[in-house]
Amino acid sequence: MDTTGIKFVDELDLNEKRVLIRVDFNTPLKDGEVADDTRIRAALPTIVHCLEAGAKVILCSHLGRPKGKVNPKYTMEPVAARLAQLLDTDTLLYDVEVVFPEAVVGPDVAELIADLKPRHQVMLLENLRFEPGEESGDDAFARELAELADFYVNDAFGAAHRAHASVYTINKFFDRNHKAAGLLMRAELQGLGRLLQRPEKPFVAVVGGAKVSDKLGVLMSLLDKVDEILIGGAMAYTFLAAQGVGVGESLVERDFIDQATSILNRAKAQGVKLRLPVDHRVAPSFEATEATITDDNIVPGGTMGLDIGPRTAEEYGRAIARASTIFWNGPMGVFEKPAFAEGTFSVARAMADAEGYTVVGGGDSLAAIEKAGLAESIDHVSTGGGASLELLEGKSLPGIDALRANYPID
Ligand SMILES: Nc1ncnc2c1ncn2[C@@H]1O[C@H](COP(=O)(O)OP(=O)(O)OP(=O)(O)O)[C@@H](O)[C@H]1O
Ligand SMILES: O=C(O)[C@H](O)COP(=O)(O)O
Repeated sequence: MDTTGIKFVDELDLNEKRVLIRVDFNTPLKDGEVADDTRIRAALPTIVHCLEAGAKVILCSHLGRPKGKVNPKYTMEPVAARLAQLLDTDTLLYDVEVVFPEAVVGPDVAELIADLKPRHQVMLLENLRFEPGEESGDDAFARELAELADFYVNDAFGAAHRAHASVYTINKFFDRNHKAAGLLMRAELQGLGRLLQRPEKPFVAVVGGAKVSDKLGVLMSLLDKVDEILIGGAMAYTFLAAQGVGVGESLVERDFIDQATSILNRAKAQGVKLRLPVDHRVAPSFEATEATITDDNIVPGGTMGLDIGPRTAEEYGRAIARASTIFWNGPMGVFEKPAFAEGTFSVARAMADAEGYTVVGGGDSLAAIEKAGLAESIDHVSTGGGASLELLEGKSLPGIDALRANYPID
């Protein structure tokens, strides 16, 4: 990934300065608490760096999709609580308080920032998406945010594909010496960059998840880069249907069968091996608690394919073990339910055991890796879902481009 014209946070002199850090704290919540704190932990190096540099740290993020309206369901309060715990347990800092102003911008926020104690306090603003100007990339809202700080740091890799006010427009209000990418952003660009710049061959991509339609772009661009694509999850059934294989009641995106056919044809023409499940775990419905394993790639009528079968898992595991570079996005089945989780966990184990360079991207595959306790064995675990896919598709990301010196922001 080209980082020409981009400064990184460790090149800035932040002592006693106000620094606004855009983070991606869009984390799943359960019963009013953060259910997975991966994204918060991933932002700690930048936060700690800025605190140690003597800055007044102001963090901002979106959470969910509240669509420009205040909605208590999406308050950042539980995130502030989890952040306070993590600053205490996962860093060498002590006594760092998290200040939560219950507002995004405004005079009260500015006043609290004036009193913020460098090194001992961090502020986390309320959900940016409570403001209609955030998603529309509004100039006036971006200016209000910018006025809260002397420096702007973007560490929100997961949101870098959005041209929103806090990610994109805000860059207008800081010159090249007052804006920078954070340390997570740097790790993501390096980690994913290795897949784009001359990856070691064989390069295998494992793609699963719910929708072919969401991943058509990335599948097409992967065809130009990889030697093998292993397909699992619900999207496998659209491909099998395209080949005329019986898929029973499995989820199939009928409108995308033609596109699936052209991916199959292109793979063949380009000499890319595209593997589809050779057996499945099936059940009459999502509610089922037990799976039946099929003899072959046919899903019997009256049942749905809800996970790859053991022979497929073994075949995919062997392909992963042979590869020098492996990228994985999307679960192999309905892994949230124990009866249909084995395919995803076996891919997770194969990734962890692989000798090649391994990268996992996407919320659900990451959750599976975390659940299996294998994250430490993966070379790069990306915090970006859509952002990592768009980067791999070769698209430029507005949140990264806008950090470049003299980049024209409309
Ligand atoms: N065979 C299947 N039938 C129905 N649903 C499935 C099947 N296999 C996987 N899924 C569902 O797909 C969902 C994940 O799909 P998605 O495309 O969102 O994955 P992802 O790219 O890892 O996630 P994210 O978009 O959060 O980054 C999971 O909730 C899983 O239960
Ligand atoms: O979870 C993500 O992929 C990012 O936080 C972006 O969220 P969004 O898809 O709601 O813009």
